Amino acid sequence: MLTIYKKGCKKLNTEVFMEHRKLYNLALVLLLIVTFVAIVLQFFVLEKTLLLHPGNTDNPSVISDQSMGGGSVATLTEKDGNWLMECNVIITDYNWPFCEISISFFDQQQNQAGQGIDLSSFSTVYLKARYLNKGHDSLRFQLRNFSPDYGSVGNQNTWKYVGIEYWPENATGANEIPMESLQVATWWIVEQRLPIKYAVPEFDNVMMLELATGNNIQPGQYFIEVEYIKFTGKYFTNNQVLFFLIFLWVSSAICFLFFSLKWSRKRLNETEKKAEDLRQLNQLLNVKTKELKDKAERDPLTGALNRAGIQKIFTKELEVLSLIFIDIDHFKPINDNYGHATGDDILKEFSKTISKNCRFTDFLARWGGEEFLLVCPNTSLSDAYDLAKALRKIVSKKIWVNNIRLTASFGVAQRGNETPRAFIERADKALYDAKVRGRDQVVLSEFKGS
Ligand SMILES: Nc1nc2c(ncn2[C@@H]2O[C@H](COP(=O)(O)OP(=O)(O)OP(=O)(O)O)[C@@H](O)[C@H]2O)c(=O)[nH]1
Repeated sequence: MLTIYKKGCKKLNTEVFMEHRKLYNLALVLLLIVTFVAIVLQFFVLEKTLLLHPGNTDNPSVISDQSMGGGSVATLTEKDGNWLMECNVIITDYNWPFCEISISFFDQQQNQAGQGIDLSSFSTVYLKARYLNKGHDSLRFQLRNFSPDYGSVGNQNTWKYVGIEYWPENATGANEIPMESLQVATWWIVEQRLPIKYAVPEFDNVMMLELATGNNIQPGQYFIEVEYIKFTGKYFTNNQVLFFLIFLWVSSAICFLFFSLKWSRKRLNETEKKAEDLRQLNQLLNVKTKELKDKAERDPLTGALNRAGIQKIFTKELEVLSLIFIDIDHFKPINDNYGHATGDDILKEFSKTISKNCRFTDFLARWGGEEFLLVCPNTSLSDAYDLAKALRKIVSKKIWVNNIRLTASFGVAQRGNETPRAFIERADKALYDAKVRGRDQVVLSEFKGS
């Protein structure tokens, strides 16, 4: 079916294109907003904290080198809301004297599960701890991570030591320690005879946190005050946010490409369909134009050319052109005796008979009522004369509808140096002469002009 695209009936391609463009622009703005918000949230809002201090941490324990056969003595009390560890370092045969505060993250009753806490999303630990009575001694901060890959739940020596030894702040400030600066203790790797791949710090299952005296602690009495241990970090790592944003942009780009391709294809199909419709419409118009042209140049009853249709033959520059003017004799009585419809039938049949018996290159026109003009290009006067005689014979011998017998009169002329009008009038005059001479005959008209 032919579809004509009109504004209001169907959206134009340009309108659809503008809509899609608006959609793309909106999507782009949304993406930019999401990206901006994600970055702001990541860097300024979504901070998480794990604070350990006497107010919220139950029963930290205190250990000394006595557990290893040493002689140091450690006690832990709470004072002014802080933990206070008193450590009496005594040198014995054990070479690494120490005291430490230990905070467990696993359930002491159900330790079989080996379930600690995940500190891997924290990036920094703040330690507010100091020696009260000595100026320059170091502290060891270490986390004990457990994994069945390298340890066993029941043996704490197999829990990975990840820590750092540092010089604590003397005054009120806290030490800020990036988690990435914590290292796996080399002695532990060596002692456990583990492959080097386990020398990577891990914080995904921390069973225990320890704050201990430094490695080179000298004999004597020490007071270590711990106000808090604070872990800070993001809910999401920067990499996670980065991956999220990359995923968002890449998937949006893929969607954009996919829909662009789809819409382009759709537009192409629509354009092709439109072109096809226009082509069909054009064809129809051509047929219609031809039809109208035909109608304008043809006699509707007989199908022969009419006066307008035959005119153009005279404008052609033909060297030899002859004309046979034909008029059915006594046609009026046929109408009167047999009716107008029979008269029409005879006119149709007459036209057909003449056409059938002349050359393909000749043109038959109905000049008026029962008058016909046969224009014969490239035909000499004598040939036209012969043709007219032959036609006269055919007409007179033929039995027409209702067994009617007919005769016709013929006026023949060849174009001389004259206007078409004068040429036709000359042939008409010859026809008139044929009528006057008694009808059913052919009369020639010689050109007498210069
Ligand atoms: N049936 C029919 N008759 C037509 C048509 N056009 C003209 N006529 C008739 O043709 C007849 C022509 O008559 P006339 O001009 O007197 O000529 P005629 O009777 O043929 O006599 P001659 O030509 O002198 O031999 C008239 O009766 C017209 O009504 C037509 O389209 N159909």
